Amino acid sequence: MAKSRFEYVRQFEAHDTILPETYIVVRVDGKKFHEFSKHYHFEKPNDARALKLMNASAKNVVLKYRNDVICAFGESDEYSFILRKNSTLFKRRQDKLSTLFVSLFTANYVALWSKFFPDVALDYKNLPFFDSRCVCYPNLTTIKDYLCWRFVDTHINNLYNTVFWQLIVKCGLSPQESEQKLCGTLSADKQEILFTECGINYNNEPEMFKKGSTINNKGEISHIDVVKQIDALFESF
Ligand SMILES: Nc1nc2c(ncn2[C@@H]2O[C@H](COP(=O)(O)OP(=O)(O)OP(=O)(O)O)[C@@H](O)[C@H]2O)c(=O)[nH]1
Ligand SMILES: [Mg+2]
Repeated sequence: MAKSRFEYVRQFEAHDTILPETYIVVRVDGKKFHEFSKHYHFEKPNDARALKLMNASAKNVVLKYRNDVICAFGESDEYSFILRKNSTLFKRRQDKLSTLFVSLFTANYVALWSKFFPDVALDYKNLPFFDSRCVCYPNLTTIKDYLCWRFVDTHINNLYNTVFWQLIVKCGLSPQESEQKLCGTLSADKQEILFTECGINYNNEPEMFKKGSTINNKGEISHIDVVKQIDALFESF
């Protein structure tokens, strides 16, 4: 860059560097996907096309940075990318990590849209965009707990959403009635309501809906029980 008398303003640029030897999570999350999913008529509560599009976009991000990524986990409109603790990607600069991951993810989401929604055109007034953050976890216990947290969250949300929508679709309840019926119920109660009142065995629901999606650093997508497999996921990290 040419020298000029204005160059001193570069001193005002601050860069946050993430602590060395800590696991980094870059989590991207769809902006206002409540509205976005309505606009494009996503199926409720889960749209397999939309989830597969998220997975395909995340897979390309993982493959691009495969030497630094341990694995990625996604559900709904979010994806978490977990980086090795000794990663020096972008000199561990928080702004670079966060912005490059989210823009690569978004670019893939837009580029791959037509593959998963061949009959639905993206319109420029309703484009998908995502926020992103970096969080650092100081040791193996906390990074494992992070991943388990996202997995358990997937299960809790999916069970609730599945019963909530089936009570509306199959039993003709209003959204308010469905919400009231589920108020204060435990996981087992919800599964029972789903079985006896809607004729659906939760165990037979698609694995991707129940367990979210995990991508290893070879880009392989699976729908595993993250809590049960947590040690295996981090075995060589
Ligand atoms: N119908 C349908 N909606 C989905 C699906 N996946 C995600 N969504 C919607 O996306 C929302 C994601 O939740 P949030 O990220 O908390 O909400 P948001 O509207 O994106 O809001 P911000 O993230 O705060 O911008 C869900 O509440 C759903 O409304 C899907 O497969 N089908
Ligand atoms: Mg969102």
